[in-house]
Amino acid sequence: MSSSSTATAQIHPGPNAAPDPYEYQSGFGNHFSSSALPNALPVGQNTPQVCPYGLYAEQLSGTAFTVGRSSNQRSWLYRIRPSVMHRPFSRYQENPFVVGAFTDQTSTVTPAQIRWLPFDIPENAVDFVDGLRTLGGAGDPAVKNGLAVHIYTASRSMDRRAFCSSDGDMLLVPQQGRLDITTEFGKLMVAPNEIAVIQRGMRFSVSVPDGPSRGYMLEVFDGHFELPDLGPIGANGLANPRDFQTPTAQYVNQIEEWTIVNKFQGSLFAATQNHSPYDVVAWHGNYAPYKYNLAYFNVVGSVSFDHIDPSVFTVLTCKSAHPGTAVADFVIFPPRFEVQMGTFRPPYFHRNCMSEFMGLIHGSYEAKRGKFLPGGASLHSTMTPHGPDSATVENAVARDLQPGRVADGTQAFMFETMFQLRLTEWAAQSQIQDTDYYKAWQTIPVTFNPDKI
Ligand SMILES: O=C(O)Cc1cc(O)ccc1O
Ligand SMILES: [Fe+2]
Repeated sequence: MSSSSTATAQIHPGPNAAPDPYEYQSGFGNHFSSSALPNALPVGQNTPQVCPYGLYAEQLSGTAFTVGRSSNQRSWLYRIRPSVMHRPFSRYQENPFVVGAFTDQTSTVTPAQIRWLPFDIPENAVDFVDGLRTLGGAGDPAVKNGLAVHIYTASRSMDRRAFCSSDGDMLLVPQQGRLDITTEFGKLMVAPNEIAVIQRGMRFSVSVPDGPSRGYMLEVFDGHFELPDLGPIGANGLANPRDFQTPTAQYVNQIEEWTIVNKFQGSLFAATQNHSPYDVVAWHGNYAPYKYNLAYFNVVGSVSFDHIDPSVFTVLTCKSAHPGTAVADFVIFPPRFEVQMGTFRPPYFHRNCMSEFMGLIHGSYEAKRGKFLPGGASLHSTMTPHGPDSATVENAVARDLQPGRVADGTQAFMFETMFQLRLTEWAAQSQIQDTDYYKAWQTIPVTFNPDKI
């Protein structure tokens, strides 16, 4: 936290926040269209008898056909070969750490505060598929209810294999190393402090241009991410729609052996095929992957007194059927001014009916002086007490409340969910946990004095 150089600090990152070689279409949830060859999209219809260039039309549905128009999502892909041209699926045995259903009693359940030290990136060459580890989750994708939290690590690029999830939409939060992602819709370069959303069913391959890479992944088994309503904030602010970027069509026409790894009801399956799945020459629709740079988040907060609930930092929300209650909110704790007077400024002590999974992209988090480190994580489950650690408290009650900067150079985030999470066996092992986490709060000074108000 510092109050220096605020007058001259450049607050907005400008156009070069994260240089990126690819072209995008801008907007959130638009009906996009993109063509890698001139006039490859059929005009005025989706399924002509023969599509331009002899392509095949294939629809990818993100919602039931019958969902109301305002939330209906689908895209039409015009491809060299329909994606059904693959050989039979069989179980993929190489990565047993991806877990799907969280209903069995073998998962670990605990109301304890949990902190994980930064997750190791394996030294042997693993790609995104084999480096994926499920940390925990709730519910069951078979009944489209719940979510999973995963950690991904990769030390090499995926080689002629693609991944997709039939179980839900995935929100990727890179923490170390850029992800160069090829999708059926085109390419996305996603750097730390950017996020990407790749929806249910979309095939993608991850390359790691910076070598060993790590990040977080949230998978929601129902619904889609949307921008939160702004209410009294007005028409602008938080994540603005035009800062979301969706890829442009690119295709290859390659006959070579490819493997499609499909996450299906929590297990991995693989099927081979004799061609690249990235043969989509043109596409149109509103069901498409996107990325967003967190530096463009327009922060709103208290400019008078008191600590505002972190819902004001919601980047994306996946709504549940209960009004105002999310399957998951993706919330960030971005650099900003803090000016509240007469206020205990750090995140308050609380017990929440929602569960809070947090990660750190870089820097240090405003509520924790201890070992909450980039690439690590914490979980404060439903009604589990938590709040700032002792050192943060001591500073907060004693400090001079000048206007200042909070979280400069840092970016923490939270997946906040209405569900209660169960941990996988992998996540519950003590070697990767900070078993001393509870000590963070044990030395909070007791300052009660009935004689002094
Ligand atoms: O627990 C946390 O650190 C996250 C959090 C931050 C905040 O500013 C208010 C509530 C909250 O849960
Ligand atoms: Fe919290």
